[in-house]
Amino acid sequence: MAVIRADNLGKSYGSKVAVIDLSFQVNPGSVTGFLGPNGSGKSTTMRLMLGLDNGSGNTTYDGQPFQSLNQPMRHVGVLLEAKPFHPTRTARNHLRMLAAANGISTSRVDEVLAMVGLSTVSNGRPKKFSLGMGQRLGMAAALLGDPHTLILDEPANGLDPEGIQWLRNLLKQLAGEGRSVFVSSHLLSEMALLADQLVVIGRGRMIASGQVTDFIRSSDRTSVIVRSPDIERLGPKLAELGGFVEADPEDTGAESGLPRYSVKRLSIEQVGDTAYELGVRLHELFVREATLEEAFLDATERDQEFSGIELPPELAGRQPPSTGAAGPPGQATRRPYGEPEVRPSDGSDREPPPTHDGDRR
Ligand SMILES: Nc1ncnc2c1ncn2[C@@H]1O[C@H](COP(=O)(O)OP(=O)(O)OP(=O)(O)O)[C@@H](O)[C@H]1O
Repeated sequence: MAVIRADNLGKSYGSKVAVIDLSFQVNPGSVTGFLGPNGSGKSTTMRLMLGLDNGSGNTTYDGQPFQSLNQPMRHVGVLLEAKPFHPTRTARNHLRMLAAANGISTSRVDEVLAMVGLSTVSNGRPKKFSLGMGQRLGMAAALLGDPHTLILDEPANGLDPEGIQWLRNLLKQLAGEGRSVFVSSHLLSEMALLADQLVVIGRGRMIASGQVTDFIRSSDRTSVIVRSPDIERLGPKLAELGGFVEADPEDTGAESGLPRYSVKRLSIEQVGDTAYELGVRLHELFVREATLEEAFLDATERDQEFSGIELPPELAGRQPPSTGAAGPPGQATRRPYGEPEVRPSDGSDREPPPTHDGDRR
């Protein structure tokens, strides 16, 4: 099963730089999600990985470039956005032709048609297929050679909810068999269910790579929630340790008279241990994780090439934490106990995004 290694990929279209010095690895046995805002260079990267675009850098599949793979369909299954279906050939004949050209047994054609749920329409012409059926046929072509590696650009495009669930189960199963699956998608909630690893880019550059769980934890929207009758003692100590403590913006106060506080930049273990060391009582302690969508929007907000889309208010224009003087809870709700440790170096009042796996700019 193949490791994909992409090294220093780069591509410009005239003066437009699409991808810059992008390096990452995709490991067998996992689904690696490829995320980035519109126009960030995902499709260009995938084409570079397959030698379909002229650019810099190189990509290897277990040490071999795509061009030197013998019978590449047996090694790497590919689904790109543009699907080269013949206008009059039936779906089955399209796959038979691909199989014949790549030394694959034609008996595999009916297998993959069944895998993608197109057996009953296999004599139909792709030009009459819906977008979702076209995606399924594209998946059938990608799977034809039973490859150990899959590179899929937006495979969920046009699929209905049942189709998306089918695709998720299929990709997880393929990864579970030890294959390397590299997949781009705009459906972040779906990616959260599907991917184990992420590569996140913005304006053609690496923003983050690593485990999905680490990416979410590194988001400033992930916080440790604490409720304590001794918050006046605990809060300043957490701030001293680098935590950013404020009244929990989501606290409705419905459960008890004691307010909840939100602690960012410290782990739940650090908060719990600090409370223990101070002899401070805790009535509640849990982690409220960001969603993948929130973490993604935070990580890429400076890299949106096309910002015409209005984000919902809760995801847009996040205010930086107040730098005002610290005060005890009750007197200055939603004010920090201490200054955030990390300050922007450019003099702006925006916090720098959290680093992740050392890959952040
Ligand atoms: N053939 C081309 N000629 C000129 N510019 C191009 C070409 N293909 C892509 N670009 C530009 O390169 C950048 C990256 O495009 P790319 O399609 O790789 O992004 P993407 O992340 O796949 O976008 P999307 O999510 O919208 O599909 C964009 O600014 C795009 O306009």
